[in-house]
Amino acid sequence: MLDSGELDIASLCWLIPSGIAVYWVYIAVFNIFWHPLAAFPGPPIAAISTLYKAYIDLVSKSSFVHTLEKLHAQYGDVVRVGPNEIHFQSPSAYLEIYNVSNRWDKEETLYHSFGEDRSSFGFLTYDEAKERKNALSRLFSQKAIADAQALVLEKVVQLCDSFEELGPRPADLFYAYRCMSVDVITYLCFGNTVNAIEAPGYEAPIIKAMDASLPVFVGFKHSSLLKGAIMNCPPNVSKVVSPATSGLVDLQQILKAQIKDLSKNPERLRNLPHSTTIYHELLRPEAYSSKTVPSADSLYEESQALLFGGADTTGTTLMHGSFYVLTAPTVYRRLKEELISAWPVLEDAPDLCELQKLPYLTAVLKESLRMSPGVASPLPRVVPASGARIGKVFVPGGTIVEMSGHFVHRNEAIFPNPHGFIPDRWLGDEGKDLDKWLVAFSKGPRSCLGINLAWAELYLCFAYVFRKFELEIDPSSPKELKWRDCFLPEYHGPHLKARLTKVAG
Ligand code: HEM
Repeated sequence: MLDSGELDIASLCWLIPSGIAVYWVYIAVFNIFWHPLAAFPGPPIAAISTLYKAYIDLVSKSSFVHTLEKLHAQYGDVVRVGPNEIHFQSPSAYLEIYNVSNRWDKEETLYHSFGEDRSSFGFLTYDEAKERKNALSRLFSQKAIADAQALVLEKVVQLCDSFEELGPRPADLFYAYRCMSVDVITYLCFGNTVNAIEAPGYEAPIIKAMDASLPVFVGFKHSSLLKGAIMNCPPNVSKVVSPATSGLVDLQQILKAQIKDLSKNPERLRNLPHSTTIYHELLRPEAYSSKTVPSADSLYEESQALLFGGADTTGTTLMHGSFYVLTAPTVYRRLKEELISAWPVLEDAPDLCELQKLPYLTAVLKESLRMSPGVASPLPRVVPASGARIGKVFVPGGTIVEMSGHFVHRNEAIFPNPHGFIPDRWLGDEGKDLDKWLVAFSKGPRSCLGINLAWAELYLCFAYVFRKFELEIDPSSPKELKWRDCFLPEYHGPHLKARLTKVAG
């Protein structure tokens, strides 16, 4: 005979799992039939649980943006991709979600997965982000970047010098451009440089570590437990657990020490190599309504956000642009001709403002931004309580809505032959009309803070590399640049490589 204690344990052993199973069935049935989004088309499994997205990201290790292409082909322009989440594909929907009038919050699960919660990128609300972005705008405005172009140019020239030193050996353009953009950010924004360009083969530890950390952040998005465990690891332990990201840990230590020092002793700002670092702006109490400067942790998170926001994105765009120019002889020739005619004597280089007036170079850069998955993922926003009409559908308050710029840039009605690299589409009056569909930097109050810096790097780097060198793609390069959506794109397989021969005069 069983005593009452045994009976309780035995009962609990089946009652608890049965209770959980009934709850899950109820949630599944509710989400499919009675949820406010029940009428939106999409795979039933996505309506049931957010685990659908986790499966795509972590188990099948496919790419969410590429999965979305298939889902839209099957279900139409609006697809329910999670119990409370909708993705749109029509270009007009992009402008309805991301525009200056909408002050919608960013969605927490994604934006707090990077450990940059207290930064211009990571703040969820419009007001918090606005205050931080306002404080930084003096550094990133068009005028500020034009004034600071010499600092950017210094790194571009250093990159060109390193290409010259390679002689007939091919340069790994995937790494090389990233080295340049990391050196620009660390030097311009932090007054600190990691000299990534000088690393042998451009394989700088920081570049490899940032690359290796992309899938780790995807894991963080789906598991706050994993995020907590890794983020709170002491630096020495985390270098042993994950040697691939140790270059990042090293830079984090340098930045943390610098921030601690500057927060305690703001007078040491004078010792930095120039006066246009983020710390010169962010450590001014008068830049804030509370007259209080951000904590050292928040400053550190800001530096991470700028590093990740500004390095890979610019490097990726330069790489995609170079790939397409090198595989299209007519584009290569026309670009060279324009550069030589605007810049006939090598020693007499045009400045940024003059380069910005070159129509073909500008068209090549716009087309590079269109074809490049700078920020690959959809950018989720939370619809305010009153709900919103997006296109033909009404979306209830609290719903997560999103769209990846990829669907605007590859839309055939706006960009005929969308997979072809055709700079001419950006020329003339018709080309001007296309500008509103270039959404690489997103739109609205949460659009890119570093847009002017990015453009400066793109103009200077492209003009200098293609004017100073004859470039020839190395046969080891891939035939196509394939990527996986890890918020930023992740690349596998061989890198784009090119032989660069210095031109005379
Ligand atoms: C070609 C280069 C670049 C591209 C394609 C790009 C693209 C973008 C996009 C699409 C967003 C919106 C992200 C979102 O809504 O979650 C964004 C935001 C941001 N970008 Fe860039 N970016 C580039 C370069 C830079 C640079 C050079 C910096 C600074 C050093 C930078 C800093 C930021 C920051 C701080 C944000 C967050 C703004 C906010 O949330 O309000 N980006 N960028």
